[in-house]
Amino acid sequence: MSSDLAPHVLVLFGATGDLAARKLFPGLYRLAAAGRLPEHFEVIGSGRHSPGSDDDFRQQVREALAEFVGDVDEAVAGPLLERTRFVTSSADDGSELAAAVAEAEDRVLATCGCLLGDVRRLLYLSVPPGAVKGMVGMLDREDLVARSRLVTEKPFGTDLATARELHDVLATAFTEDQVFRIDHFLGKEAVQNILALRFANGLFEPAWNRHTIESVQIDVPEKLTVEGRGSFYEGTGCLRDMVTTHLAQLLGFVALEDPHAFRASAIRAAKAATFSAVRPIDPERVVFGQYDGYRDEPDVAPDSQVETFVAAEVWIDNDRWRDVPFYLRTGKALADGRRTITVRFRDPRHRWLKPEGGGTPEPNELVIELADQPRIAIDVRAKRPGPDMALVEGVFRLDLVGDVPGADPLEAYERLLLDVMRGDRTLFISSEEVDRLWEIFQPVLDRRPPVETYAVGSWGPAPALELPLGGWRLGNHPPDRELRQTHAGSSGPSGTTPRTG
Ligand SMILES: NC(=O)C1=CN([C@@H]2O[C@H](COP(=O)(O)OP(=O)(O)OC[C@H]3O[C@@H](n4cnc5c(N)ncnc54)[C@H](OP(=O)(O)O)[C@@H]3O)[C@@H](O)[C@H]2O)C=CC1
Ligand SMILES: O=C1O[C@H](COP(=O)(O)O)[C@@H](O)[C@H](O)[C@H]1O
Repeated sequence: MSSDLAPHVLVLFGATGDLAARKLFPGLYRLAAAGRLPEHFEVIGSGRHSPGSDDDFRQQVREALAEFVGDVDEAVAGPLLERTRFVTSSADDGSELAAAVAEAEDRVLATCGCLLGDVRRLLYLSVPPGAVKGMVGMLDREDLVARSRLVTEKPFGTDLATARELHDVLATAFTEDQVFRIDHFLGKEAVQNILALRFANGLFEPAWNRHTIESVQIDVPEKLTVEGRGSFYEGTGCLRDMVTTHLAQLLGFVALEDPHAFRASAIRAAKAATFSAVRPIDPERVVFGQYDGYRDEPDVAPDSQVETFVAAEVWIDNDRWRDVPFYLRTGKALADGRRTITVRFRDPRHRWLKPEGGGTPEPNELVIELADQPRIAIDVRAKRPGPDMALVEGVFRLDLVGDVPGADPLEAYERLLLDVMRGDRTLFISSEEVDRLWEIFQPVLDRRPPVETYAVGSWGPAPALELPLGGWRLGNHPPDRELRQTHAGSSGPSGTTPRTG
């Protein structure tokens, strides 16, 4: 375990839930395996219903680790679980929890040689949004706010009014700098790499504007269906689940003005400036879809009008991006599972160079794959070696893990949990951003587009396919098929590869 972090008591509310099993305990395990947890810490899982004894809870966590981490090292899991306990709590009664936190702090104090004032509390609210208000009240009543950092999960309200209510609720007990609003997309290595790519490369930054870029696509299709989360989806829908959160944050990073530093105040200010220039979305330029069969999912109304797919056109009214459309697309039960940003460049106008088969050359595209194995690809035109002056299209590729010496990628929740313990809010969302994003999407909430059915395994409803200037890259582009094959494991050395297929 690492010693440069303050001693911690971590309390995970919703510890028997889906997020805890899939991401939070695996995140803690990975941090433990990498020696990145504090030297002195205790973990308390909490919820209204007890899974049984501490050992029963540990067994439940062990099973989650086996499922979501895979090859679990007992030398890591054993000591982590030894320091993990379960205690019930609810909005109405937190007395048992308060006693458990005090006992955990005593155990930490017995070994750390530090003072109580040095022991931090990390309170993670992995509970349904409706539970947050009551839980904050309970934490305040039980005196658990001091020395705490509070992590809250999306969705941050369901519109501007409810987001402000949520903000007021949090502010009744916590100062703003204690609150860490998490969007796990910002914890993805590849998303942070957007900033490195842009601001550390003289090749890109001067070209990152409307003079050079024709359009940008932020495309996050998912193959999975709502997978048993019907009740959550009925209350949330794709716009709130994915677009106002993850895709909007990706937009913020792609379109960001130079923040001049990688620290919370700078990144937040730059993102706020960008979001303030985003034009409220025109509902006429939004397509909602629902996959065929969604209404048969458990806990879904037989006449549900909830969208499982969204495609939207977004404009940013500032000097850099005026007249450059940004297209956002995401949905469940689509043809592929990807997180792809495509920056399409304007044509250089040197039309005397022609592709082999004649016609117009394909546009240059910078393709950023935000996968767990992130990649960057750039479509370029080159001369086909041979007797004629004919263009051929090639791809420059960079595998951001395989090709980078010393790569040590962190999974998104692993990274963000670490940042909370470090007290670093750079990759967390401010309440101003949340407000502005709801303002931007309010016209779509007020005038919801009709929901169009689409087939499972397709790329969404027909009107969405026609939304972007020049069409979507995913699902259409031959090099994209090639990139997908490489993703499947046949990775070769990086460099330019002639386009096939
Ligand atoms: N699952 C995912 O992939 C993602 C989830 N999220 C967010 O994370 C949060 C948790 O989601 P998820 O784990 O999927 O949800 P689950 O429904 O699986 O789990 C919720 C947990 O919260 C507890 N809980 C439920 N109601 C209350 C309540 N009124 N008061 C206190 N505790 C309560 C439950 O335990 P008990 O009944 O014992 O109290 C349960 O363990 C949500 O805000 C969700 O939007 C965000 C990103 C992805
Ligand atoms: O927050 C959410 O994100 C997941 C997609 O996240 P990823 O890291 O697996 O790409 C999405 O499936 C889920 O509906 C949403 O709540």
